[in-house]
Amino acid sequence: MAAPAKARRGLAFTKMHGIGNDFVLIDCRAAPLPLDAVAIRALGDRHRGVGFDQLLTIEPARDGSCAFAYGIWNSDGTPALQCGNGVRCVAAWLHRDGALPAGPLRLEGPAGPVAVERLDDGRIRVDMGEPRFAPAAVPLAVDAESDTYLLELDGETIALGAVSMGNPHAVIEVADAAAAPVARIGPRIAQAPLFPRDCNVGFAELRGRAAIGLRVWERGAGETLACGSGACAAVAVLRRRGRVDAAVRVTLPGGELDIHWTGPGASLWMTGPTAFVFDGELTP
Ligand SMILES: N[C@@H](CCC[C@H](N)C(=O)O)C(=O)O
Repeated sequence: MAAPAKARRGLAFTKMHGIGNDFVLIDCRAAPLPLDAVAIRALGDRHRGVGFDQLLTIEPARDGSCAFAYGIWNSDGTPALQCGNGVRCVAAWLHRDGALPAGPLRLEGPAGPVAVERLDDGRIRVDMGEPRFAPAAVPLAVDAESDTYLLELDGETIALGAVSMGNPHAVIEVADAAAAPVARIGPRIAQAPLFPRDCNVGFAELRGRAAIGLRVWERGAGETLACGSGACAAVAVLRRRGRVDAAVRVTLPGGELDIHWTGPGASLWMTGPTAFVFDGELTP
């Protein structure tokens, strides 16, 4: 005899990841997220909670040109404006739910609309919009825009590029990403007065005109196995300096992303995989 079906009492969620950048996704199309910043932080705890780098919500769109909206919270409970790996997971979740048609679909993110498309090989391609380098857009506390800014940290001068992919990024070129002092200087650069709203900090190793290695210290989450918007930011900064071609493969600790940006005036595209881990239910 089959066991009686358990009554569902809790809040359903799905655990997913995009090349190791992991997420809890919650369907909020029928009811708003019943969790505040304290509860999100507790849920994000890898020992006492479910654990994630970001929590993502799927919501009804307010912008009539978009099919759905999504929200993003870092594991420390702070809201975020963009999440490249996350938006691919939202698209894959919508595909599993039968809500992603063939062809592109517009989603309303906290930083504005993005277009997503599922490719025949299952990867998701995202139009991340045009990288914005203007200091006010990042935001960055400087008087004039440049492709390199100098930051003094304990007598050390750090040269960095800065760009908004919807969220703020600093990008530092390093000789060896594996040996980069991500945990030591990542959080200090992220919180430097130069970045009034903090930033995500990428350490990018140029491996040729079409390949870079990258590690990222994420605002609100620490070092992650991958940061999608960080990969976009690294290519944008290096392309602006003329160091890479339009198509670049970015290798992060958790896997690879393909980024394509022809240059100013054009959208930057990100393509990469997603994975479902498990479905769960949060009981009160
Ligand atoms: N993991 C993300 C970025 C998430 C948000 C970021 N930590 C912020 O606060 O801006 C990605 O894949 O882009």
